[in-house]
Amino acid sequence: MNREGIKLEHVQHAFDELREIKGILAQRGWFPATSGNLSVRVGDFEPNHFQFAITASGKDKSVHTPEDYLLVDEQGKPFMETALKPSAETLIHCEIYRLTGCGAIYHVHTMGNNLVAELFPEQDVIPISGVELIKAFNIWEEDAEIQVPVLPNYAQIPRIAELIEGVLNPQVPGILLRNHGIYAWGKTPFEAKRHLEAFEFLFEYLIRKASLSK
Ligand SMILES: CSCCC(=O)C(=O)COP(=O)(O)O
Ligand SMILES: [Zn+2]
Repeated sequence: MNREGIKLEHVQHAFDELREIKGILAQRGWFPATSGNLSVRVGDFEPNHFQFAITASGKDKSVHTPEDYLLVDEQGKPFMETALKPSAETLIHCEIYRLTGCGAIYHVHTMGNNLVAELFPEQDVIPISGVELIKAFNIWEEDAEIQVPVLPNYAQIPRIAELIEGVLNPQVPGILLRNHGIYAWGKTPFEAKRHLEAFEFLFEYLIRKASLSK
């Protein structure tokens, strides 16, 4: 155990969870060209004090190496002896953990999550209704409509991070970065995966539906 009460075995468990989900999502081609990043929270949570395991920056996420993950603190600073650099997008993870207290955050770039925003060029949300998979977000009303927040893809990650609090929708565990990709989260790694898969399905549905009406 270290001074913060974090057990090494819990860190290793988080690394193992990241390795498993990384392999599954990589097989689907959801990490093209080294894109994407994944994190799992470790230990106790206070909004201004927490740690999480995250993918190292710039790695090919379709291969496993002994140097793929590191532990960082609530500011995104390494919280272990390591030469690895955390994901360039770590501050987005920090802000989502701080605001939601969630347990895992997954970010992928896909054709679907890039194209879907093109259907709504003037809007800062993607509206979705009439699809059974909305229930994956634990929304059970028959005619539910959800609105997925969309943020601009600024080059400076802190500029994106500071916008998150203003757009978070408590019903919707995700944020889309326009022309970039989706961030999805959940209380557990299992829930984060379910949410990510639901977003990807729903975006694909909107794209194919739009092409039907042409
Ligand atoms: C080549 S992808 C550009 C960076 C990005 O959007 C991403 O998701 C991967 O960045 P990381 O630093 O986490 O590898
Ligand atoms: Zn990205």
